[in-house]
Amino acid sequence: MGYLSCKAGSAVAIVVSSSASTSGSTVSKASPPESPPEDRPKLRRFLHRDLEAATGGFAINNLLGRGSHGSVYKAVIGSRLVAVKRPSKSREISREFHNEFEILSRIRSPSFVNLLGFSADNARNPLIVVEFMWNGSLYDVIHSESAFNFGAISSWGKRVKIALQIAKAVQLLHSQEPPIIHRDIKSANVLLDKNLNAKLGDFGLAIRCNADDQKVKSTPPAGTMGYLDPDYVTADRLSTKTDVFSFGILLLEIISGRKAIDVRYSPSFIVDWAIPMIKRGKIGGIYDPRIGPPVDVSVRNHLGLVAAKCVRTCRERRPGMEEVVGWLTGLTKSVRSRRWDELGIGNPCMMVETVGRPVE
Ligand SMILES: Nc1ncnc2c1ncn2[C@@H]1O[C@H](COP(=O)(O)OP(=O)(O)OP(=O)(O)O)[C@@H](O)[C@H]1O
Repeated sequence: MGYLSCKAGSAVAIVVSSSASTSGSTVSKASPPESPPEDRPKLRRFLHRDLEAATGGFAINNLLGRGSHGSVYKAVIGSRLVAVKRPSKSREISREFHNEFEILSRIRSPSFVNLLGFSADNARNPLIVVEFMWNGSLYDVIHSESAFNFGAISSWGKRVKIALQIAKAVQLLHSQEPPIIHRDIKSANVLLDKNLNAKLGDFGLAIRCNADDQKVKSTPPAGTMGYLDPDYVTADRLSTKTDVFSFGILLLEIISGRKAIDVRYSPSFIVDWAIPMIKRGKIGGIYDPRIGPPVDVSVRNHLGLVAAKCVRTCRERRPGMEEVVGWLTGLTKSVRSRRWDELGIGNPCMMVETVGRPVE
C-alpha cells in the first residue's frame, strides 16, 4: 500500500520533549492569529478581556492543565463550557500555538478537539478557544494512580473503541489534500468528551505535507520522546508512516496500560518490552493486568499484531491508517459487547469455558 512521503531538504535539529505531559516545543517569534478567510469553518472572534473574565482572570481553580507551550483554562461562555488555550508568557510566542490555529481553522470534525474561536486584539497575548473535553486526557485515564475515570478503559470493548476513534481521526488527517501529518500522536493529546468519545487534540506540530512547501523543507523533526518514529531523523523522512508509528505506541499503551517510556521497568521502552513477547508467541503478557487479556483468542492475537505492525522499524512495512481502521473496525465487532461488560457477567465465551455448556 502506498504512503505519502514529504521529500524535503535536510533537517536542522530534532526537537523532542521528554515526557507524555510535554510535547516537542519548537519556539519561534510569531504574530497573533489572523482572521480566517470566509471559506474556513465559522469561528467566533472574542475580545481578550471577555475571555479573561470567562476564565475568572485565568484563575488557578480554572486551570485544566499545562503543556510545553502554554496553559489551558476552563471557561464559561454564555451557558457553554469551553477550554481557553493561552501560550506561555515568554517573550516569544510559540510557533505551535499559531500552527494549531492555522490547522484547526481549516478543518473541523467530530474526531478532533475543534477550534471554536480566538482573540487577537491583545497582540502579545493571543488566545484560542476549543471544545471542552469533560473527561480529560487519555494519558491521565490510563496512568492515573487513582481510580478516577478508570471506567473509561475498564473493558476491551471500550479500549478498542477509543483506539478506533483515534485511528479514524489520524486517517482523516492523512486523507486531506495535501495530507496533514499530526507528528504528536500520544495519549496526552487524546481527550475524552462527556460520553467518553476519544478526540484528537493539540495540532501544534501538525504539518501540511506539501512536498514543494518551503515550510515542510525547513521544519526539523519533532515529536515526543517514546512516540517518535526512529525513521524520522531528517525533514525529508517525514511521512504519513511517522504518525502510524506513534499510533502503534499509543495502541501498545492502551493495550498494556504501560507508559511509552517507563524507567521503573527494564526494558523501559514499550516496544522493546512488548514486541519480543509478541514474537515469542507470549502475546497474553502484553495485556493490562488490571483487566486481563481479551478472552476471545482471535481478539487477543489480532490486537497485539496490529500494534506490532504499526511500530515496525521499516516504515515501508507499516500499514496505512486506512488498513488500521479496517482491522480495528473488525475487532470492535468481535470484542465482547458493551452489554456484557456493563452487566459485569464477563464474556459469553468464558461462560462456555467456566460452566461447560454453550450459552447460545
Ligand atoms: N479541550 C480541553 N478540554 C479539557 N481539558 C483540556 C483540553 N485541552 C487540554 N486540556 C488539559 O490540559 C492539559 C494540557 O494540555 P496541552 O494541550 O497544553 O498540553 P499537553 O498536550 O498535555 O502537553 P504538550 O502540549 O506539552 O504536548 C491536558 O493534559 C489536559 O488535561
